[in-house]
Amino acid sequence: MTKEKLHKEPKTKEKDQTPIIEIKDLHKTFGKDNKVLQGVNLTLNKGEDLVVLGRSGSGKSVTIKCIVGLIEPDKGEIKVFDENVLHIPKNELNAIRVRIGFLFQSGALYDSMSVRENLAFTLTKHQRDLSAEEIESQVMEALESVGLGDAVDKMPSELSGGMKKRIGLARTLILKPEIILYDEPTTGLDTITSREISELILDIKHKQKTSSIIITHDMACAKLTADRIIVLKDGVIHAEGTYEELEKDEDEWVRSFFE
Ligand SMILES: Nc1ncnc2c1ncn2[C@@H]1O[C@H](COP(=O)(O)OP(=O)(O)OP(=O)(O)O)[C@@H](O)[C@H]1O
Repeated sequence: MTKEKLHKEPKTKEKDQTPIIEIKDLHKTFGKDNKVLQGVNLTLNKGEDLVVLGRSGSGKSVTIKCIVGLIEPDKGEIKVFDENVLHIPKNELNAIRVRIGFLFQSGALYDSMSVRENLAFTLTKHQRDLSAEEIESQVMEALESVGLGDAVDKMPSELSGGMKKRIGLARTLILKPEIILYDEPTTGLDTITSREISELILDIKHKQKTSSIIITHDMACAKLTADRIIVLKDGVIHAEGTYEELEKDEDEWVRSFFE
């Protein structure tokens, strides 16, 4: 339902309502007048998968980049794990960042490295004192959690698009994040592979107890993964609700995403 018409908290499939990310009144303008975010308010609750919808260029990626400090907002507040991340020293921000996994739209692997080396590289960048056995066991655990244990010796050029996405996800999971930010995880994949990735996102949430923000244009992905959906328009959250609520929203513009 549209924000103006919200009389009560939207229903969610999850019961836990402890906020893990809280964004208040976020503003970001690029250049002189590209006002992308004009007062975004958003809460991600613990254990929740929150889907963000919005037309191209509506500021979905900018919003999640602000969360991890890749873009600095002009105004507003962002709390992650109850810490105000916009005004804390770099070392404290880094300690929070390692608890957040970010699966980029173009989550490219290093072409010259095998799958094992790609994952080990990420792991050892963050945890320097691991033995070779520990590295191997964590690499395998991450690969097995995306169903690709047997791809460990492959080079990226030998992988399909769907496999690359899974390996990218394994690379995110190897750091055992509590929050995962997915930026268009199924883009460029066929319907069946997209569904497999969406199912994997759901599986990760249940098995690893992660909380996630998922930016997507893929409504099948939204339907499968979303506990709650928010829709960005004109720099603010225009509508919020479950998939079932929003697909029959009174606002035609909101409904148009579901057709
Ligand atoms: N680093 C940047 N410098 C300047 N402008 C930027 C930057 N990042 C994003 N923008 C602008 O902000 C606007 C929103 O971009 P954003 O990537 O958040 O859109 P989006 O909603 O994620 O779109 P899409 O669905 O196409 O990925 C666009 O006009 C974009 O050009």
